Amino acid sequence: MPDTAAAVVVDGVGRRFRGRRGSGPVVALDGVDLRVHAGEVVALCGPNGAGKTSLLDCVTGMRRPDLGRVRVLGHDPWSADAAGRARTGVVLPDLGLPAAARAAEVLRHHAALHLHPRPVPELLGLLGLDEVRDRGIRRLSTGQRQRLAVACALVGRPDVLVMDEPTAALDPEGRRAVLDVVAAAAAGGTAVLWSSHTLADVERAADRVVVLHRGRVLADGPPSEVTGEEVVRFEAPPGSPTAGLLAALGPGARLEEVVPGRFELRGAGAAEELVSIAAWQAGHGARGGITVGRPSLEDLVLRLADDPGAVPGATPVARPRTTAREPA
Ligand SMILES: Nc1ncnc2c1ncn2[C@@H]1O[C@H](COP(=O)(O)OP(=O)(O)OP(=O)(O)O)[C@@H](O)[C@H]1O
Repeated sequence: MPDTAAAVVVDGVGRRFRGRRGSGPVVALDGVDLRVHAGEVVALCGPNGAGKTSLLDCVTGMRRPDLGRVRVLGHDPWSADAAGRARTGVVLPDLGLPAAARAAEVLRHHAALHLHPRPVPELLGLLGLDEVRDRGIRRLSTGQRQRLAVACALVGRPDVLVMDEPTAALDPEGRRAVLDVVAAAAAGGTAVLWSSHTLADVERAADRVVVLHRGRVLADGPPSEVTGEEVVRFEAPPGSPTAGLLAALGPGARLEEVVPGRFELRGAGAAEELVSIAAWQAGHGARGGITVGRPSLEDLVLRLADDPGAVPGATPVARPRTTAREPA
């Protein structure tokens, strides 16, 4: 049964833009499905132009999808009334803060729009804005404005929080402050959907990561699952025959000479095969230099541009130099 109880429901959403004269339309979103539940923090990742902002715009009701359906707290965000929209906190890249007003004034103004707002001094403190509370917006640094925009989005105790690159301009302390305040909101039941290129933040703070590429969801899962399995890397003379090593490995092992002389082993228990690898290396006049690691989200997004198969669950791409031992 389709899960329609989620706070944010995106079903088969498509969005096109008119292309340059003489060229076809730009497909920004191509059949996106997504769920964000109450209390969940979901990060949207993907290269520039992947469709993240287009998707967030459909969720906040700023744009209407050409295809498919979006529901936020059970309603179509495009046609939601003021009360419905007030339940979603939004942080946009251009922030939309009035340049002439003072920081605390802006936050107080946002608070006054809600029935049970959070105390303004509490949010200023949590986001490290105490010292600049009486400073005009135009005199705030970019990072301070970004913190204030997050405070404005949270002051109404939103049920849904949508943020487009909220940590882009923040120093490490600011990133921690924003991630902590967002995590606390999620612990209180807010559903959070947030786009970011700061993949270390995503790995740290997201319950799930959704990887978009060319308007499609390539992967959706906890960060550790999306980045994939452990990889053992080692070296040996280029073209060393691998049949002997494959025979010694456990079922499901996959071995690839990624560039001449550099080998990668993946598959269940890959990290437990170090003795077999060392013995094979010794037999081919090589030794040492074996590393075990898990690809970071950053590695993954970097590889996406030319290889969607880099993401587990994405369309597989043929790897001519890969050899695999059949599962027993
Ligand atoms: N108003 C527009 N007119 C034409 N094309 C657009 C428009 N807005 C976005 N696009 C195109 O739609 C695609 C998706 O853009 P989008 O801004 O959603 O990507 P993004 O993942 O948010 O990128 P970034 O990481 O650079 O912010 C891109 O190819 C972009 O050029």
